[in-house]
Amino acid sequence: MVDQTHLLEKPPEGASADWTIAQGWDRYTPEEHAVWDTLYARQIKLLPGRASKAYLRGLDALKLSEGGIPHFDELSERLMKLTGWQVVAVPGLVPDDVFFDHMANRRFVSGNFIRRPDQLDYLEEPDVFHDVFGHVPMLADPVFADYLEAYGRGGLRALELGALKQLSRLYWYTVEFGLVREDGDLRIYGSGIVSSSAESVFALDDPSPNRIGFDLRRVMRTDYRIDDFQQNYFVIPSFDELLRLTIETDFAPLYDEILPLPAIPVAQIVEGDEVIHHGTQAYAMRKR
Ligand SMILES: C[C@H](O)[C@H](O)[C@H]1CNc2nc(N)[nH]c(=O)c2N1
Ligand SMILES: N[C@@H](Cc1ccccc1)C(=O)O
Ligand SMILES: [Fe+2]
Repeated sequence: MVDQTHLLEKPPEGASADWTIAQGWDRYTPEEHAVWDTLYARQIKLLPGRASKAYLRGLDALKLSEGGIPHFDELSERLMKLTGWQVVAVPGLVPDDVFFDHMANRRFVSGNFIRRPDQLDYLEEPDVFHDVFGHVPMLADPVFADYLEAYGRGGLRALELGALKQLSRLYWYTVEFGLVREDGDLRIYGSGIVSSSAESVFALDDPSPNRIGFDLRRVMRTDYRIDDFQQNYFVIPSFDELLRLTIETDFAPLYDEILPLPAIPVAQIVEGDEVIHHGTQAYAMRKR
């Protein structure tokens, strides 16, 4: 879960031209593996009944439950068989074009470092727990796998069209913080939610945030916050529908239409919204 904050301009010492580095699995300490295990144990208790079936299936198929930080080569081998995706290590945030290019080629970039034991609940840069536990299970789903590849190509195009911000909002409100309707109930699938114990509960159960039916144009106009729980979640009807909608729509005219329009402030309900839950915003407005 990221924004354009800590970006470097060229690959750091020791990284390849495409910004990838060795995972360095042998260098993880027992304490670092234990951080993974702690986070894993916490989430695995919360996710049944909250996470989407596609996510839970992926988690199972990839055998992330074996204990310790996963070895990217083993993970990639399983993933490759399922959907043709791989996981490659990067030193942290990489430039947008690099990020999109890897994605368009079915390579998911992941941080190789893990948060410290005093950062279990929150950190700003995507670590291996966020990237692998949060993102990779969805990549085992054939439909979502296609969506992310298409998103990578769309990202390269958005850069040319000057619409990075608009397309990034789509990523934020689907890949990072998306909800999906399943058998009539809401489920989480966004990586920022499924990798966070507090937000896994908040996103579904708390009266504070808005929960709004997904609308492409609306989402691409909506600001988001990167420093705390979301004030809006957007609900897709299904992954098939998300893929269909994004792949069949030519975004160029859409960008032309929305680029001149003002952004919709975080938490604002607008005309045309399918309001599933009108949030109280009590959490966002609390005194601190
Ligand atoms: C979607 C948007 O381009 C975003 O800021 C990118 C930039 N670089 C990144 N780099 C890494 N490693 N991980 C990410 O999620 C992103 N996100
Ligand atoms: N259809 C989009 C590309 C895209 C597909 C899927 C997700 C995001 C973007 C475009 O024309 O740019
Ligand atoms: Fe992420």
